[in-house]
Amino acid sequence: MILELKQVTKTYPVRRRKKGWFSKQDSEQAAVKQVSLELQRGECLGLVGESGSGKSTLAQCIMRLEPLTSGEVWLDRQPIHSGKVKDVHLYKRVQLVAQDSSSSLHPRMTIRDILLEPIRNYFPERKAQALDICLSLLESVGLEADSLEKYPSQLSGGQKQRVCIARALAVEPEIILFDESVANLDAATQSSVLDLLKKVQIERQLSYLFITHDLQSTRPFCDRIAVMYQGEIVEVFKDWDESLLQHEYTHTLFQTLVE
Ligand SMILES: Nc1ncnc2c1ncn2[C@@H]1O[C@H](COP(=O)(O)OP(=O)(O)OP(=O)(O)O)[C@@H](O)[C@H]1O
Repeated sequence: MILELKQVTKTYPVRRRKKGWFSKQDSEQAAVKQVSLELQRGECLGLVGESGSGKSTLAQCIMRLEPLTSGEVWLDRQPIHSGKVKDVHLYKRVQLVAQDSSSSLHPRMTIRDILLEPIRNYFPERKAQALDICLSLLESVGLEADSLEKYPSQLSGGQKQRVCIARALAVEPEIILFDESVANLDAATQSSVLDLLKKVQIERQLSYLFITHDLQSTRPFCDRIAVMYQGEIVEVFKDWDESLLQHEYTHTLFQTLVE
């Protein structure tokens, strides 16, 4: 196993207004409750749940963008929740592509510079081949070579999202967390990007956590599915046989499948 979540809980304070004044924190809301989950090396694990079920919070906790309230996150038998592993080492091994990742593209950097940055940082010895690597990354996410000289503002939302996927691949991480990363792409592009991600995953033995509200999109792509409901993992399954499933919410999700 490459990534293990042990009893991960994340709560947020809830502040209530009291007669014109904001009171001090008087309660807490658990976005993620006691989640235990394992990601195997080379596996694509789908994490499916309705909006607000805690999927993004879980990804943020893995990336240490949010501190855990309790629980542990282990990467390859090393605890990463405690901060002993430096960010730069964590990000070399685990990358997150979020739905709004494109807002993280620097507006004054060309796509070439955006893709060169991780190559320079993590693989300085590849300086001579860096441009070729950028071109092959662009090709792999279905973008034209002339995108290299463009700025993010000159690309569509879907094209920017593909640049974010290429930037994550440039790091050559072991794990990529995709948080609704392809949700904004049109159906044809979505399917070609997923095909590419599958190919890269198999070639490089990558592990993916594929977060989505859309069970259908996980079917051809994921090896196992974890179902999240109101902050908890309520079911993990591999076989698409509804009769084997236990939780009512999973059955509701199955109603959305198109044969
Ligand atoms: N920074 C925050 N402060 C307070 N509450 C938060 C914060 N971030 C998330 N939450 C709450 O935690 C719960 C889970 O949110 P989260 O974004 O993880 O859900 P999600 O399953 O990813 O939803 P979506 O699919 O809509 O992105 C929600 O009730 C949300 O309002």
